[in-house]
Amino acid sequence: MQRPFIIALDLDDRAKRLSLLEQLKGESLFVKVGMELFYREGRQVIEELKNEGHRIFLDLKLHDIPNTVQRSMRELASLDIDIVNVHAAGGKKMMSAAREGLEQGTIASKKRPLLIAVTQLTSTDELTMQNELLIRQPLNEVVRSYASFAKESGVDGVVCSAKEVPLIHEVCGDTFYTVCPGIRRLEDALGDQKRVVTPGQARELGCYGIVVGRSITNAMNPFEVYQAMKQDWEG
Ligand SMILES: O=C(O)c1cc(=O)[nH]c(=O)n1[C@@H]1O[C@H](COP(=O)(O)O)[C@@H](O)[C@H]1O
Repeated sequence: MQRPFIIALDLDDRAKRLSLLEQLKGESLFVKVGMELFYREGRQVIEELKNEGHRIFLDLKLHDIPNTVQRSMRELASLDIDIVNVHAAGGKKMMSAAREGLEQGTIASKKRPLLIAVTQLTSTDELTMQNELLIRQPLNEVVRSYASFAKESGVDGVVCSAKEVPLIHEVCGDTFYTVCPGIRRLEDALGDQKRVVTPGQARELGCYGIVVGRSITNAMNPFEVYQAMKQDWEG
């Protein structure tokens, strides 16, 4: 199984994005289009990236009432994307509605994008969860429960920290997708990320895919860092 190494294209203008992709030219990439890029460049950026042959994770983290999420997913399904996500905190009805909307919007000749649900953001630690989100259960318990609610709702997998992958596999099985941001080399700044591992640790923990942003986008030589992290990921 080719396990994706996903590059988060979190760059603050079009020229920087084009320059990064130019430096990675010739690589068959899996890229993540997040809110920053989608809000700036819209549907057109998806077409551009697809025309260049890249696979796409559209990361808009939908979280709204079930009806709105269903109708929005129906719209997103008309884009040529490979993965899309919601917040598991929206609850089971919302997650089922997301899946329904995706199915309604996917045209018959196309494959439905994978739907994954964010359990707890990798920028959240247990203290923040308890003191600011007022969630009293231990973080691992919350992640485990949200993952199983996601599975019960027809979602294909979760976004989580690699640290939680073994316990998610325990409750949801090994084929439930786990896509993991919060990836750093030992020498990288953590920034706002709290639950962090290296690409090699993510592999050992059994992640399906990893998401890497600033380690590459802020690097002096993004190609070199991409190659090194990918090698660590692939083992
Ligand atoms: O859904 C996501 O992609 C996501 C979920 C999560 O829990 N944590 C998280 O960092 N992300 C995204 O993954 C990327 C991580 O970027 P870096 O921290 O720069 O590597 C960002 O685009 C985040 O929006």
